[in-house]
Amino acid sequence: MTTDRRAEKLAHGGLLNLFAAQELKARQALSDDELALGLTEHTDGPFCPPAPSCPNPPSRYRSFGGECNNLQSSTWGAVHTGFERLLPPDYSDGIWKMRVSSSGSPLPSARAVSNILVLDGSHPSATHNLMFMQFGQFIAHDTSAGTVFTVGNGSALSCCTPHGEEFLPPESQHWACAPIASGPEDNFYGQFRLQCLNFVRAQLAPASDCSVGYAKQMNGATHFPDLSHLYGSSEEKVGLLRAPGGLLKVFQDYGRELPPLTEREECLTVKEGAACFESGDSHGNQIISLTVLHTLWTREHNRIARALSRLNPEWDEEKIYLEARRIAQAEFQHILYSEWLPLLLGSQLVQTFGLYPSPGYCSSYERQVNPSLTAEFSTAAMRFGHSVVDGKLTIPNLKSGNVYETIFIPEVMFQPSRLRVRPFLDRMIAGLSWQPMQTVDPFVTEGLTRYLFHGGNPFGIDLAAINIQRGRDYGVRAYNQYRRLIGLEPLTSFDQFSPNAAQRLASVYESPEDIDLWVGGLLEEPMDGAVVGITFAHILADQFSRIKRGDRYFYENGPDVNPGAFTPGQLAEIKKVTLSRIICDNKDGIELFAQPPNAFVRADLPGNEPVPCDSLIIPAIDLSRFKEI
Ligand code: HEM
Ligand SMILES: [Ca+2]
Repeated sequence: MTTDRRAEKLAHGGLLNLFAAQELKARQALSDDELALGLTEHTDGPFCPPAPSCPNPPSRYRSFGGECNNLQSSTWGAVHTGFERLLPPDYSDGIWKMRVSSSGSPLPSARAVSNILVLDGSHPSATHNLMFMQFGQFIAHDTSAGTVFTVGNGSALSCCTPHGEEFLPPESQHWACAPIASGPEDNFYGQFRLQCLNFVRAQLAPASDCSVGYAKQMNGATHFPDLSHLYGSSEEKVGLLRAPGGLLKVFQDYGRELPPLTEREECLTVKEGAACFESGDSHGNQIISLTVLHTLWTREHNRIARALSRLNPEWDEEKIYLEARRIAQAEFQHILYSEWLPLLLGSQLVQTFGLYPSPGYCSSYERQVNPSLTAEFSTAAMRFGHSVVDGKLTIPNLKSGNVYETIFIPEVMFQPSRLRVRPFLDRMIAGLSWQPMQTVDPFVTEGLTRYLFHGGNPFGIDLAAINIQRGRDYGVRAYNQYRRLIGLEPLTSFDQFSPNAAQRLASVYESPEDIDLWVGGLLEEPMDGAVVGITFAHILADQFSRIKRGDRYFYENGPDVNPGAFTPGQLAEIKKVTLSRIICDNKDGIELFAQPPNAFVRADLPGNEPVPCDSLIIPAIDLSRFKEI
């Protein structure tokens, strides 16, 4: 949900332009081809988003909202702009109506697909740990945040009767409703007589050139990996999270620094002593292991800021804040490209797509590359992550070596209060490095598919069904179309999948041409050395390539393109940083003193055993390089 007034205005504009497209199509002034290919003469939509005013000369720092990155197209990658796409959308009316099957009949309900194809089951990864999963969600929240329509006062829309027994009658349903049907035979929801799962469509963004065309969904995050979910992407949010001295606000919990407490009623626990934290994106409490990363990065900003103010006593707090932010953003990008992506995609693809860091400055910037996220990345490929979540978090007691507690994940969604328990953060970090993540396959924990955000209720929502419906909401094409796009043969028979999957697929879909992208992607075998199958791998590699090539402020870019370029010496320091270093420098150090060299690989794997935090195997960044001379 958006609460931002500027976003509301833009979303309203996006809708006006959509109505205009519908009207033009009805008058046959816009053909289906023009719509699909975006080749319209109608650049005169009723709403034109105001162009940002960019500073001249360009700022040394990224803007908070991501605008003014590209000098020619100043809104590329900015918050509240639309998702782009790899292929033209599949809307049944060419404009916004949701996809139908290849024969023209309705697609199977997203819940029916989830119920039959997405099962619970434990398949631990032999190599990757849960920190890899958790960092993935952290990247996702930095770059992607769909926002759904709300009613005027910002409250959520309901598309079902109060207990979900049935759909609201069409005349009382909001036009942004697309509730998901669940049949009486449903394995889980059937027993609760739940036949309607609420689903609200995503808000739209107006095109920056004011053109009228098919619906483009709005991204509520800056598309760049720039820690916008930590710092905020508007002046107001940034201001709310800042503290004097160039620091980020913290909640001092008896000497331990946690993210600041929020006034928003976001968390489920209201007991005395309960905590609920603020973050740049207001989603930091979604699961406690995510809040752990917000905590570490908040502390990292403050650690850098304090060092900078010691080194450069003449700097004012504005300068300290912006420089600390610039360094933390660079560290984050470096970890993403040097450590996380090779483990996601395998070295071959990372090489092919030019994603590895260079020895010095890189020369990958291309001003004609639009960095914006694609609908396919956000609704399907990057949601591979939902398959790697484990339903349980194992928290060790590092003193005794025993398991301290095992938590069913819905118990720590929007309930981050355990972070106030003194040794919890240290224990959780260790747990995330020891516990394997799950493999990418059609198995998703029921903590996400049955009990998501259940609060005190006997059932929650189904994230798998939501992913499928969200793909249709965004007009993402069927799986086969993306196979064609990357040069593979389309699948012509369900039998080309494993026998078990084939039978399940055939029981829900009419044709292999109808399979939803998220489902098809999860059914693929992982590529060699990668976590995901070939189709997701290409969608992901394409995206991470474009948010590198299309980012003028990319940390490795030299002064020829980047107004905020680091010196070669500073860049070399940044490239020493690993996630293990960030953990070592920002843990509580109450029970945790050692860290595996690779924070994303299981700590029980030979060669990745934890080493003391002061070991040279986990190099430290020398911030004295950032003393102004
Ligand atoms: C840890 C537990 C997680 C929970 C409870 C969770 C929950 C959710 C929810 C509720 C949504 C919004 C669904 C919608 O309305 O469309 C979502 C979206 C998403 N999730 Fe997760 N997720 C988790 C982990 C992950 C991981 C590990 C990744 C990636 C590695 C990931 C990637 C994404 C992406 C890319 C989106 C789309 C974001 C957007 O544009 O709105 N999630 N998740
Ligand atoms: Ca961002």
